[in-house]
Amino acid sequence: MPLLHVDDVVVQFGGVTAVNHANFEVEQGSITGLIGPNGAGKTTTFNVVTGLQTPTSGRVVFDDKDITRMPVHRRSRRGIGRTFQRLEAFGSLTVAENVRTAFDIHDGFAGLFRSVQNDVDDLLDLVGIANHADDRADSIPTGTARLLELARALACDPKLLLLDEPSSGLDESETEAFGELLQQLANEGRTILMVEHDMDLVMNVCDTIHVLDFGSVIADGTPAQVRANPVVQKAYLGYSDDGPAGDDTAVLPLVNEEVVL
Ligand SMILES: Nc1ncnc2c1ncn2[C@@H]1O[C@H](COP(=O)(O)OP(=O)(O)OP(=O)(O)O)[C@@H](O)[C@H]1O
Repeated sequence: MPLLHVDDVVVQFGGVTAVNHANFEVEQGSITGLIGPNGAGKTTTFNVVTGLQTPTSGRVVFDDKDITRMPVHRRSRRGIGRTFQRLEAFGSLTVAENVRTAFDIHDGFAGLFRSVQNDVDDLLDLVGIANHADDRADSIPTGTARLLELARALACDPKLLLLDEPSSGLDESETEAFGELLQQLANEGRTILMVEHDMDLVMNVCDTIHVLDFGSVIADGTPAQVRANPVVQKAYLGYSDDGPAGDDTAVLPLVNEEVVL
């Protein structure tokens, strides 16, 4: 049984069809990539899953329950967490205070009766930014701020974590460490759905990838299957190069070791 099922979802903005009968599933404990060219509908799909966007039609089923009409805060309580493309931390609070605030909001009334200091410290350690605990959030580098966003999302103990372009602003070694952290989270039982343009990261950490183009899922599969799929190549590059049979390195050509998107 998948943890998430996006079932025939359509989102229209006036004459623009942002999501067009999208169908895909996310397996429990997996790292799943949602990729596609600019404007393919990835962020709109995230908004449908988290409740920021009501679909024109279709359903979202999470943990065996239809959540299509459920408000955002109830989805969060049921275990859906998210980070945003744009950084959302409170700039005038310290890094630790930002995480503490996330715990406080999640815990609500029950939080009045427990200290979250150890949990905050543990989370900052987990994502590797404990040395920035007392820095103001508006003074930290972008890469650190991305990790702070992740820590704030984890403070709500999500079963399903949606990450929107999490590696943006990270350098190569930070991205590599981030990939290892995602694998650690998945090994501990979190399920991760990620929109990401860094194809090295996607190909290295995802178990499954769904490819969106013009709002529709045009391919699903393992990283190797997706790389080898001529339909995906055509969507990204405008042409398909089948290459030698069985040679999955012949597709999604690399320029300066990055896939051309
Ligand atoms: N609120 C809106 N009103 C009108 N059109 C919108 C709105 N939000 C998104 N769109 C359009 O819907 C389409 C899908 O946008 P979306 O942001 O979901 O794509 P994306 O795959 O996340 O793109 P990117 O990779 O550039 O972030 C685009 O054509 C976009 O212009």
